[in-house]
Amino acid sequence: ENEIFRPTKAIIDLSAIRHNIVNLRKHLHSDVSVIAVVKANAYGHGDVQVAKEALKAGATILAVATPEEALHLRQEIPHTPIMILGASPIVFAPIAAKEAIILTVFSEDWVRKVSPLAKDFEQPLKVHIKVDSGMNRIGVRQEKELQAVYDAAKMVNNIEVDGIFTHFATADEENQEQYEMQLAIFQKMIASLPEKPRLVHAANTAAALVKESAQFDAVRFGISMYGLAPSTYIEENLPYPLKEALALESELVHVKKIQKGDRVGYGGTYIAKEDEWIGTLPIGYADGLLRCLSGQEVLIEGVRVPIVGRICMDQCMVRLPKKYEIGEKVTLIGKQHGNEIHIQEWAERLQTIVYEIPCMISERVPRVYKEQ
Ligand SMILES: Cc1ncc(COP(=O)(O)O)c(CNc2conc2O)c1O
Repeated sequence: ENEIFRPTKAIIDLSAIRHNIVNLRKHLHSDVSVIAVVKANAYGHGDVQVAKEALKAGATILAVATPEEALHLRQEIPHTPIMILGASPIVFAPIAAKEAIILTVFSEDWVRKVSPLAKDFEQPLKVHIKVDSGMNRIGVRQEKELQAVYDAAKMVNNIEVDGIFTHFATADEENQEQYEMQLAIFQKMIASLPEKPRLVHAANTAAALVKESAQFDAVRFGISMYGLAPSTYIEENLPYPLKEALALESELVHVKKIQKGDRVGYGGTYIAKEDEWIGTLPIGYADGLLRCLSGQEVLIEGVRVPIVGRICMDQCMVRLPKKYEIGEKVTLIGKQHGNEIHIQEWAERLQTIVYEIPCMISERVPRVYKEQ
């Protein structure tokens, strides 16, 4: 494992992952499975570690976005079903069969092109048919399209239709209109099949938390596994309290007093209004602390202090209320001395959603795991 020298790190609380899943399972009907969505390196939290914790907490399937993510997980987690939620290239089908990776299919042509390869599969390839019930991303949109994909797959003896699923575009909103429409379309599509595939699933976090009608056989649990609410509406309607898993910490590496009128950072954009203490942190935009986060507060001894001046690639400066020692701990996201900086605060400042924040913390920031 590469030793960590720079004090900047993301601390992942695996007990929070467990808490969020154990409570979800209490919330769901007892026969509903949990699919842990660990794509994008588990939304930036570390896919292998989160996946192992999620399985210990009762998840039974892992879901990722790409073939590479599936293979990376398979190397570390030999037996659990891993599902790719997006499109996979035809050439990947034999590898998926060998590695027991479940593929998403939604094209008859794709199935026809895979079928000559199927006779050499080491074991049957499991596929879940994706229904596009209104998000217009990927999936079959008509019953006859569904029938064609289903029949084509059924004709190939080494392809097994193991499931069918859809994805909601607005389950995290108060307005139920599009959700109800998508649910009805999905239910009609399932009913049009000669038999129900083993695993029918539709819910993302929002639907799993607030839409009992969306539970089916399994739910695909992503954002709230990490302790984040997908939207304000869901935050206001949580069936149980979430525990945030990620904290972002660093330390002061330099502290100095500057005089009134002195400038700080590239472009000299920050001008001291009086004699001030300025601290420097070893974290910058190449770590995911985007330049437009200048002005965001960080915690030192539980006190909020602002980032001042332009954020550099690897460093940034903060205005301190007094002199601190080198090595003083700084919390950029998380709790410190009873105060807290939420990921939501960064999302608002960046005019984005909480999903994007942990994903943007770059690989240069080591993920350190703690097990409460
Ligand atoms: C097909 C599918 N299922 C489940 C999930 C999990 O959603 P949740 O994190 O809200 O529980 C996602 C997340 N997909 C994305 C999350 O952000 N952008 C996306 O495309 C998804 O694309």
